Amino acid sequence: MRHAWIDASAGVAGDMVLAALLDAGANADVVQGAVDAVVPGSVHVSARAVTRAGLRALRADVKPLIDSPPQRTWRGIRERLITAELPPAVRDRALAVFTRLAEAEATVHGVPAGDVHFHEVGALDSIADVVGVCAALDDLGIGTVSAGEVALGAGRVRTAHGELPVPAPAVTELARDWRVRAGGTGELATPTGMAIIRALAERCENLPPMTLQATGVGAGGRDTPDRPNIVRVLIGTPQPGGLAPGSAAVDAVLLEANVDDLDPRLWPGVLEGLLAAGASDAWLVPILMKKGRPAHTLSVLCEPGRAAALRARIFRDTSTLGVRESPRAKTALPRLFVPVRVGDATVPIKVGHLEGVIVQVMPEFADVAALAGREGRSERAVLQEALAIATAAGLVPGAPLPDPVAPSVTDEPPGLMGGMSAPDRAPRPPSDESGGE
Ligand SMILES: O=C([S-])c1cc(C(=O)S)c[n+]([C@@H]2O[C@H](COP(=O)(O)O)[C@@H](O)[C@H]2O)c1
Ligand code: NI
Repeated sequence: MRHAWIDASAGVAGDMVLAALLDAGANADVVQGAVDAVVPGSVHVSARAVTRAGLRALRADVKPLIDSPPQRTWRGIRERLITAELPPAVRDRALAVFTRLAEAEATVHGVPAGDVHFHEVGALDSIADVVGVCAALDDLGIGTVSAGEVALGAGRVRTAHGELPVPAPAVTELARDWRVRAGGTGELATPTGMAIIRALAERCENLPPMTLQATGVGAGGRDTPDRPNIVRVLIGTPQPGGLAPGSAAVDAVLLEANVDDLDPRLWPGVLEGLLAAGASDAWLVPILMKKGRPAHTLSVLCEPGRAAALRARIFRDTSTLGVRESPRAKTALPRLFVPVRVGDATVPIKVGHLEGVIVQVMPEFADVAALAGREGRSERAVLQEALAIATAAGLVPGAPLPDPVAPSVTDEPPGLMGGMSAPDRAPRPPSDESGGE
């Protein structure tokens, strides 16, 4: 599947994103067909070439064919989306965008989300823009979306409900936790445009590394001489660019909380519990907090799918009132575990490698500690001995990788090895622990 990155640095509106996707090659008939499936015979979508500050762009024209949309409440539009004959991915994405929009409007106007009324003309426009964008993404084979910083604008805007400040209230509600700036005067981001970004883009990021395959330029209504009023969409296949070849970019989430009032004796158990619950890593950094209070920053790195459970655990196990969350790109070296004999026991050596060459060599510390305990030796001495044996076996940085298909070589940390009886065994940490993350 391909990735689409949305450049909203000059602002964003639903019709601008739709035009950009049509310009990037989305089939206009597919878009019209999807819109017709939701509001039959009600809107005609077309596109024409225009210039914006001297740049060629496509402008989407969304022309209502009826006076009043059949459904204007979120409840009604939701029902139509659910019952319309749409590809599941198009339906899911459209529902996600409208849910965001309805929730933002509900918050701003203080009404239940189901009762939110999309204003008279805007409802048909919004349906065409949102369903059109989702159908175009599907047609272009877009699996993932991200977007950069969004220009919101400044000043005031006239609406059916009178004059509103810019950014409009629904836009500021939708833009929470996203990188934004004013970027100029006038309404540069509309609620529908911002909802499309927030519901469909997985993260806010600068242009990610990709092999670029298509670019689309969508025009806004006004032509401003000093700033092209456009949204661009860049489409390509994602690449772990900037990362060493052979290593894998892993999407990760960093959860953080500053805590100044937890009994310090609880921290070791908190960290252990988070690791046992699936964190890739968890650590504490001493800080001096507001009001000069000594405190700690708790940091928990995890796969995105584990963030919700770990966030809940942080709230349960610590005294924090808030958890920050940010997406992170993580580069993980591929690794193998090679067993070496140390006395009567076997210790797995973790070998990080890149393009067939060894980069990191480290005995698994839990096995070292268990062996040291069993033999009454210092952990330091066993660690040095295991490393010396690994070195003698050719496991040194810069050396070629041992045969990864040898039966004893695994790519998962093996269970504790080598003649240790069960009671001797130290508890195995949830992931291989040395080297972090
Ligand atoms: O009419 C209402 S209630 C209204 C509310 C808001 C809020 O931010 S709340 C914004 N607007 C303006 O409507 C147009 C159309 O927006 P689309 O997202 O449908 O393109 C835009 O100018 C909004 O600022 C209206
Ligand atoms: Ni509103």
